[in-house]
Amino acid sequence: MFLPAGSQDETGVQISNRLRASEIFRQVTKKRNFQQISTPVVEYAQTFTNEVAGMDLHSMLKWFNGEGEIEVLRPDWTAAIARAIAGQHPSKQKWSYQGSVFRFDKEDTESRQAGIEIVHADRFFGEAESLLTAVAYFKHLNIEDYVIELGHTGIFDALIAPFTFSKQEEEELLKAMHDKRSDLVEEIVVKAGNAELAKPLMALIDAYGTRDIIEQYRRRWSDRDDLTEILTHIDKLIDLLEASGVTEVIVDLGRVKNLPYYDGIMFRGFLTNDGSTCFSGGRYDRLYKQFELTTSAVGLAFDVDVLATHMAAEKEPEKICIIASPETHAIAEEFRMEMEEQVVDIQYELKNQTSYHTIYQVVVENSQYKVVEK
Ligand SMILES: N[C@@H](Cc1c[nH]c[nH+]1)C(=O)O
Repeated sequence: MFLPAGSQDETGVQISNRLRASEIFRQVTKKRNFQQISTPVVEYAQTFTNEVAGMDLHSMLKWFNGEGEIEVLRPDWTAAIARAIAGQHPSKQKWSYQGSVFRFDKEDTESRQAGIEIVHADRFFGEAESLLTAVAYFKHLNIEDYVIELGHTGIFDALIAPFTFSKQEEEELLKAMHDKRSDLVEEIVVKAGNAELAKPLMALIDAYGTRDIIEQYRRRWSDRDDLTEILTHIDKLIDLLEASGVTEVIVDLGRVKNLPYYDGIMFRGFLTNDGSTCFSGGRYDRLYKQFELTTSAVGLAFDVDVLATHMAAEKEPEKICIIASPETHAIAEEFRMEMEEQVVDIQYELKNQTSYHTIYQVVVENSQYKVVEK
């Protein structure tokens, strides 16, 4: 039997690492006073595709229900949580969650996320707490080789604001910026009759690196208060991260949103050894407008599958086997219960001696059962 493309079984170290990553996430977020939330895996498509959330129905796993409504497997936690907590008292600000999201536009259809959302809180506070929670989580996972990247939706938006693009052109432009395709960016803006935008946008594609890039662009944009304000904002977050011991922070001024609801700062975490993205997030105040709420909302989600592949495997515990029989199984079980640290297997017949460190057997001595080393 085969599996559909994008689905896969999981075994061994990958599962135990993933479960460990989940448990550590639970502990780290509990300690930081996040409240856990879970939403159903089946939702109306509308929660994700409405005008504000803006996600693409094509990439979702979907079907019609009996009433002719489209239902989907949760493609995103952030929009689902916004739906779930929109009616909650504003004093409830910090939420954490864990579970799968399903999308066709990724290599794996199912990916397991562990994330946080901070709503109704001071804006800088929400961003700072999101990032510092990520830092604390890395620390508890013993992952040291990571880079945090900061970007902002406002830069691209401000640069293209004076120009006219059709919805489709804008989408193409976003994609070309996202893929850092200078050639396409030039082609799209020229074709749309906005050739003067080509140079600044193409420069923006290369505007990434260490925080020096901020100083460079502060000079370049000295006459633009809106853009300078964004640079100062990013600078403040880098100060916070550096003061908290994070040395690898990069800025990508040309980054565009990877989810339609982002509106403000965007974060990403990369693992240095292979460059894989292990968390992603940002500000999305807009998402609450659909519930007539003007508020602050920011968060991020880790890809637990990616973390699990990069975590060091747990130390193998001592493995023991007790040879028993139907008559002595209960005696073996009693012995097993006393072994707290070890992995204890019981077998009636020893099949693979080499997979155990020590082998015990149940014997009769003076008409009493006893467990002795074999
Ligand atoms: N839902 C986003 C992550 C996120 C959480 N909060 C804000 N953004 C994602 O799947 O990439």
